[in-house]
Amino acid sequence: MKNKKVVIALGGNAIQSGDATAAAQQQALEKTARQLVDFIAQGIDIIISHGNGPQVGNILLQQAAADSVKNPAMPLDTCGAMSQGMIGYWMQNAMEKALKERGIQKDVATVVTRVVVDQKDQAFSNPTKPIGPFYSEEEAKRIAEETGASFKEDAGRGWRRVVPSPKPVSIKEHAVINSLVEQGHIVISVGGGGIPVIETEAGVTGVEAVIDKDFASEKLAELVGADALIILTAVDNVYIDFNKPTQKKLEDVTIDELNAYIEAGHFAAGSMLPKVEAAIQFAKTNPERKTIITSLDQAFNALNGTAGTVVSMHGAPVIA
Ligand SMILES: Nc1ncnc2c1ncn2[C@@H]1O[C@H](COP(=O)(O)OP(=O)(O)O)[C@@H](O)[C@H]1O
Ligand SMILES: NC(=O)OP(=O)(O)O
Repeated sequence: MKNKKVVIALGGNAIQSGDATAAAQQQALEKTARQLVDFIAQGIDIIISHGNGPQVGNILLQQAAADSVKNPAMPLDTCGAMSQGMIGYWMQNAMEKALKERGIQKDVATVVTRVVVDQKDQAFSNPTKPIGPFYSEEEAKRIAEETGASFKEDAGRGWRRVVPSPKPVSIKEHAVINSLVEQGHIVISVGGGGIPVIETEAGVTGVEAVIDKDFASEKLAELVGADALIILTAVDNVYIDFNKPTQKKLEDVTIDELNAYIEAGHFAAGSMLPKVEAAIQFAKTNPERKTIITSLDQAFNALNGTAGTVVSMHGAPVIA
């Protein structure tokens, strides 16, 4: 029987929890990799995707700090490519180590992934995607005045630079990614939502934006015909009345139920809302498919149906 195929989207806490040094991020990824190996040990083929908000923002700042004629600053799309290479490299090392610890032989590779966006996407005139470090309101307003960059308050955590975040239209490398995974390799791709590009008669051109990694991971899951999309974040479940005394976790939820909760305003824009929207989009494509939203710790239990929030068309199908 053919192996099940899942796309696993890693949230910010899988890579960085406060400390932005290379050593700390690599350590976080080693822990993440050990948990992902559980899927492989069960005979599941995985494609790993990840966010890049903190990292791409920091790379952009490093560019600005080094700006000179001899060492010119690179644009945001190129910074996105750098973040894919950096995190992919760390993840390859981490996965190889974790596989070795379990006595599993598999090759791991990162695919630099370009994601086509629509030049006319409204997002280009309304920057919403937070990147880089947090600032006080005062600092943010001062930097905005000095540089012309946009800043917004990010979910009660402080102020961050925001950039346009267009929706993914297609993924240029999806066939290559699928071919690698079908041959049994572990693939890391659409890192940071993919490098945003537009296609014209003249060829491919990068654009100044950062795509949401949950939407890009969903698009990839559709294009490679994945059985499940697993979105890993800092919480075990999606909740209604989140952080209120009446908070209730969602377990097995249908698309219609989740749409009603969206209408009722249960999910924060910029954090949980894109995840539930991506979850619905994937589950909508086929009644056999499901999206799981949960934490790294519960990821494997969620696939086996004992944890997490499982979104499906009519009720959770069995995958593992
Ligand atoms: N209704 C909700 N249910 C669960 N978590 C929610 C909800 N609304 C907002 N959140 C917050 O959204 C966070 C996930 O978004 P975010 O941190 O942006 O994702 P990522 O893990 O991809 O970096 C959760 O850790 C939680 O704090
Ligand atoms: N590109 C992206 O969605 O990154 P984060 O998940 O880190 O915000």
